[in-house]
Amino acid sequence: MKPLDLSLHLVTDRNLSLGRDLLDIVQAAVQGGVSVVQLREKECATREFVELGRAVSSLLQQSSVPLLINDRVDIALAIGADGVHIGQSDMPYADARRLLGTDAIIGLSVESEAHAQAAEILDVDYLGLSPVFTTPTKCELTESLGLEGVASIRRLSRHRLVAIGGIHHENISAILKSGADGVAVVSAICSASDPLQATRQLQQKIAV
Ligand SMILES: Cc1ncc(COP(=O)(O)OP(=O)(O)O)c(N)n1
Ligand SMILES: Cc1ncsc1CCOP(=O)(O)O
Ligand SMILES: [Mg+2]
Repeated sequence: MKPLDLSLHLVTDRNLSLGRDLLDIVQAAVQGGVSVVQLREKECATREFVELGRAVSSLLQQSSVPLLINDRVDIALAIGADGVHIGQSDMPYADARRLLGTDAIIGLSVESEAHAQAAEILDVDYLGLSPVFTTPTKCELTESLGLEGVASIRRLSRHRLVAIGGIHHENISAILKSGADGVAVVSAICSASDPLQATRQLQQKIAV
């Protein structure tokens, strides 16, 4: 199996996509070089989520980019997605793994060193460090990890690390230098005036 490229995740949000079709944003992001797409639609009814998931999945068939579903293990199972991203209040990792199987990609959010320490015994595919910087996209999170938090978790964790929260092309290098293996963005792509160029700009910072 090809190793999982965690370098650049598009995390979707139709509400932040300036009225554009989500499929067009995903297409542009894939063309621009994202390595993972996470479908994160917090206000989507189940039926619509299944339909949207199938549409994104079929778009991604022409690429090698895996599709992860945010929160919803049931949707991932229904549409045969590559995996899920779950957080500290979502379905426990062990249950998600049991339902999805050993080949599924499962990412887990950690918001503190204690969360990261607790994840040492889990065979997650990556940890989502959340949030690295404060962001209006998810304003219920109060404390941000900062670059120092990324570095501390790097020192204690055996897992691959994906940073999220307030990430744009100008802070990517510092985040990667602090020990992250990749980054995940919502607004830097979904709200960009040109999502293709924005993705290329992010990918260029990663590739150096
Ligand atoms: C890559 C990545 N990291 C963290 C998160 C946040 O997940 P969670 O804590 O479950 O919060 P919601 O995204 O569900 O609001 C993520 N989605 N992706
Ligand atoms: C889903 C999520 N989890 C932690 S921060 C965040 C939102 C990141 O959005 P943005 O890339 O626009 O700051
Ligand atoms: Mg969640």
